[in-house]
Amino acid sequence: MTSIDVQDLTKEYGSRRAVDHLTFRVEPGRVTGFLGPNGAGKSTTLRLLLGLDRPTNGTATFGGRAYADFPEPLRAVGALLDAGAAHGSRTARDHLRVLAASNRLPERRVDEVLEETGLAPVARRRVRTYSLGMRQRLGIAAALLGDPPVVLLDEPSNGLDPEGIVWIRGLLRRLAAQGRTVLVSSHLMNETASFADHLVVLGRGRLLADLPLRAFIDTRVQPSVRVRTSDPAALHAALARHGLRADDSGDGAWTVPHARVDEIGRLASEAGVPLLELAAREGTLEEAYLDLTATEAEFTAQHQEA
Ligand SMILES: Nc1ncnc2c1ncn2[C@@H]1O[C@H](COP(=O)(O)OP(=O)(O)OP(=O)(O)O)[C@@H](O)[C@H]1O
Repeated sequence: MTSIDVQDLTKEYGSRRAVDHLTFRVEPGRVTGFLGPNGAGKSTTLRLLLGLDRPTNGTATFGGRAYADFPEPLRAVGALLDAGAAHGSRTARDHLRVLAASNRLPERRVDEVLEETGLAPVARRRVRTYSLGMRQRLGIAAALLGDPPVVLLDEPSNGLDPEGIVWIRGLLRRLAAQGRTVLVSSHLMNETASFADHLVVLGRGRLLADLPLRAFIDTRVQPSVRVRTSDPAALHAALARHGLRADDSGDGAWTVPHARVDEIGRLASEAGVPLLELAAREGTLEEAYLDLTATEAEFTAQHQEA
């Protein structure tokens, strides 16, 4: 199993530090979401991993080896960075055949990845006639060609229609279940929450978080419970006896912060409070992410003022 190891990675463009002493490891067998605001350094990190840029300091390796040291890199690492990378005048099939030949991959892999990405029926069309979503699928097909243990995808849902988005979600889950190391950058929080097990979050080139998706959400967003009752006074009294409160949701319901649904259900039942609605409100990745980036912005502002 091949992990991705980023060690003290730094990249400066003139006086601008795009990646700043970054250290993290991406483990096999799970999908890791790679998040961060615009300009946080995600693409730069991916480029450094793929040897498309040279680090100012530090290393970025796959199972301890740099990308440039793999004689047939497509067999080791599959990557989608730029969906526009294929020659427009070639057919998708020819594009993949050239890639396969240069990595000594059997031609049957071309047909397999065309099937896997749903491009088989259009494989003999020139790439210039492809929509953005089709190009994206072709980039993913190229990434999977060498059956690599590591897959890096930069914004893979870009341009995909709803069916494509469901497909990519399933694909990422399958790749991880097969034991591969899967790193996926995205700006779409709902999307990331639907496929990621783990998160690595960057801010201004630095590591802000490296933890499981659920833990990331739970540490930043408190769960709450939505309750509707025909007897608010009884609900308030029962909650108060347990040190809880209910805030008016504004639509006839109440929100109990810092609470779990089973706790409120039991408590209402014991107190004989009639319930018309009871629902858990778990935090979302978007809320947790915005909380983290807001904290980060506040911290930066304070430091700049100091
Ligand atoms: N070739 C380059 N020359 C100069 N500066 C660069 C270069 N590439 C990136 N940068 C700068 O490095 C910083 C990080 O950029 P990067 O593209 O890695 O961020 P990102 O997290 O991928 O952002 P986005 O979410 O917008 O894609 C930015 O400030 C960017 O302007």
